[in-house]
Parts: sequence; structure tokens; C-alpha cells
Amino acid sequence: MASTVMRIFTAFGPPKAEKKSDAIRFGILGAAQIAPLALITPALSHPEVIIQAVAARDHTRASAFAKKHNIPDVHTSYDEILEDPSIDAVFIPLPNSLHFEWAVRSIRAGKHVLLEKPSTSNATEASILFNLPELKVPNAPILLEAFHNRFHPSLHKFLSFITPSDVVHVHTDSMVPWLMLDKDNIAFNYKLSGGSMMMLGTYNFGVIRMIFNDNPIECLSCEPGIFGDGIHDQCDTDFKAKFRFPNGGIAEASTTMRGSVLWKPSEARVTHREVVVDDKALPAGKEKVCTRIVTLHGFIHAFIWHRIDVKDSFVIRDKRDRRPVKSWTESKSYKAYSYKEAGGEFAELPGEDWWMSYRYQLEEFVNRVRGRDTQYWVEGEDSWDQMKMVDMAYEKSGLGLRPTSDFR
Ligand SMILES: NC(=O)C1=CN([C@@H]2O[C@H](COP(=O)(O)OP(=O)(O)OC[C@H]3O[C@@H](n4cnc5c(N)ncnc54)[C@H](OP(=O)(O)O)[C@@H]3O)[C@@H](O)[C@H]2O)C=CC1
Ligand SMILES: O=C1OC[C@@H](O)[C@H](O)[C@H]1O
Repeated sequence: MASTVMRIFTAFGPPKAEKKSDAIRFGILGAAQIAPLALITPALSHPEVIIQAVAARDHTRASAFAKKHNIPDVHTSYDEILEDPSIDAVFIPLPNSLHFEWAVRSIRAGKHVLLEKPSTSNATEASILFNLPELKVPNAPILLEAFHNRFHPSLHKFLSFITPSDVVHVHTDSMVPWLMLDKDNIAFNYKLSGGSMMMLGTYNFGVIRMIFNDNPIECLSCEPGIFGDGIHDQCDTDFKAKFRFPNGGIAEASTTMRGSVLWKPSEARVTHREVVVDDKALPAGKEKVCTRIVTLHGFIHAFIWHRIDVKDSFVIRDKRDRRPVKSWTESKSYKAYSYKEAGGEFAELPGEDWWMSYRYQLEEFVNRVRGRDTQYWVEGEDSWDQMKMVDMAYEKSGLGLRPTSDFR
């Protein structure tokens, strides 16, 4: 317990690294609520990252934000950050509807881009953004959808217990307590491309796509919940969706942004088909089969808490009539706050148990900018596929796609 408290305490107040003289200088577009968690805090412990500037629509607010977070420069507009030659990279934590425009503008200004999730409002925008000619030239800017949870060691440890082709069913759920978001939140504003699938469900969809290592063929059903007040009703406050994958497997996703006050960690539960297990000790005429269920509790905020449960249900049966002779289960639980703790193939990868998923993500972003190898990355095509899955669900829900920006 004491070590958990210490780990979380250090995650939010990490040791400050001495900055290298050629550190990457970030500008932040918007004094966003998420910026301290997603970038400013992780940057403290990174020797190659300096948060140099912030701009907000309201200069007084930007100045207060800069003072609070020790950011040296305050610019008067987002454009001014893009025009600043001392800025190497930008973080875009704007409402979803503005991701596309400001990512395109930033890339055209030659800045590397860390872009909040979801990458765009829909797949049309994603296809334009991730196929920009400016991204295909030598020394092109780096563009990353900030899918922080996908960089955490726990997710990779979890995936190491899964055989994608054998997955028959996936359950995922995630929630935000209702107290955390009022009706004015950008999450419930259609013009700003809000909705629970955009804000939270996208994590469920991302982890489902990683589990199958594939994209869904079809959204079988999608039932959204809405406020029903005639104002916010194009935005889902919660949803339940079902998808079919190319191997025949089914994935279910449910999310609520009106959850109970008691926070429940997100959960991804994966059921495999029954497979025959080689066992030389078995008498002729008998076979051993196994059905595996792997659960990751805490697939979004794994750095706070997570647990991976692996449950193998074995049966020894008669081959002729499939009559069970013996059955038993073997269960084991794991955690992986660092790659060292994940062990095995991961053991030598960098990180500390107090690194947040955002810190792991920043490590890889810097590696890419520096032209170094990355052990994990979310490619542009992956982000585009992700938005196709989001679109599939919105189409099925009857709420329709989130609006496409006019910006080109
Ligand atoms: N990675 C994560 O864990 C999380 C990611 N997110 C993502 O981050 C992004 C921002 O979320 P969050 O920080 O909660 O958002 P905020 O409500 O804090 O808004 C972000 C910024 O948007 C700017 N903005 C620009 N135009 C508008 C407008 N028309 N209406 C409202 N705001 C505007 C504001 O900038 P200004 O300061 O210039 O006024 C504001 O600071 C979203 O894309 C969301 O999906 C959200 C939560 C968690
Ligand atoms: O990105 C997010 O992660 C955590 C949630 O609390 C938040 O609403 C969401 O946008």
C-alpha cells in the first residue's frame, strides 16, 4: 500500500530532469484542462523536453496558466506559436472539432505534433490529415495521436497473453463519474465533435482493435444514451456497441460519462476459443483442451492502478465422445507498471514504475523526433482506422458522424 501511494505521488510530482541544451521546445495550443496531466507533468522528468510556450484565446488566462506551470512564453494566438521559430513541437489539446485544422496548420508550419485523441472528428478528416503530402517528405514533421494508454507496459503485457486469431469475444467497459463533467463540457457539444464515443469510447475501440490486431468488418448494434433535453441530443452521454471482426469474433464496448460517483476502472475481458493443448503424458484416446480468458482491469489509467488476470480452464476428455474426464482452472494475476516489471521480452525496455502512460508516450514521441528507434508507435494509418471504427458506430447509433471541418 505504501509503495502504491509513493508510486502515484511520484507520478504526479516526478523528479525534475536537467534539460539538455538541444531539448525539444513545445508550445501548447490552448490552456486546456488536460495539458498538465498529458504533457506538462511528464515533461518535468524528460531531459529532452521543455514546455516553452502556451497560447489561449484569452491572454489573461494564458498568462495565469503559464505562471502556474512555469511556462516561460505566453503567445497571443495559436498562430503566433506556429510562427515562433524557437518552437519545435506543438501539443494540441483543443476540442475534437479543432484537431484537424490545427494539426494541418502546425504540420504546414513545420512543427512536430502531439495531437490529443481522438485524432479528428471523423475518418474523412483523418484520411486527409494522415495522408498530407507534407508528412511524406524527407525529415517530415512527426505526427502522433496521443493515445497515451497504448504506450503503457501493462497493455503490452496483457496482449502477450492473447492470440488474436483465437479470440471469440471481447467485453470492454469504461466510465467517468457524472460529477466530473457538466453539460457545458466540450464532450457534450456536437459542433465541437463531442460524444462519449469520441471522448471515452475511443479507448475501448482502440484496445479492441489491438486485441484482434485487426479492424471490425461491421458494427452490429450501437445504442446511445442522450440527455434528452433538446439541446445536447446529438451527443451520446453513454453507449453500448457490438462489432464483428474478420475472424468471426465479437467485441462489445460500453461507456458512460454519467457514471456513479464511485470510479470503476475500465475493463477489457478477452475470451479465446477452446484449443487443443499438446500433452505427451496423456493416454491414447484422450485430449487436453484449454479455454483462456484474459482480463485487463484499468486499460485507460493503468498507471494509477491495473491488474491482468489470466484464467485457463482445462478439460481432459475422451476424443471419441468428448466426455470430460477431468477439469480444472489455473489462474494467475500480473501487473506491469514498468517494462522491467513486465519482464520477459520487455525486461530491458526503458521506464520507471512511476511513469504515467503519458510519460511513456512522450518518451517515444521524442525518440521519433530524434530519429531513434521506437519500440511502440501509433502509425497514421492506425489512427485513420480508429476513426473508421468510431464512424461505423456513430452511423449505426443514428446520431450521425461528427461534423467535418471546412478547413483545407
Ligand atoms: N489524454 C487524456 O487523458 C484526455 C484527453 N482529452 C482530450 O483533450 C482535448 C481537450 O480536452 P479538455 O482538456 O478536457 O478540454 P478543455 O475544456 O479544457 O478545452 C481545451 C481547450 O480548448 C480551447 N478551445 C478553443 N476553442 C474552443 C471553443 N470553441 N470552445 C471551447 N474550448 C475551446 C480552450 O482553449 P483556450 O485556452 O485557448 O481558451 C481550452 O483550453 C479533447 O480532445 C479530449 O478528447 C480530454 C481529457 C483527457
Ligand atoms: O481522454 C479521456 O480520458 C479520461 C476521461 O476521464 C476523459 O473524459 C477522457 O476524455
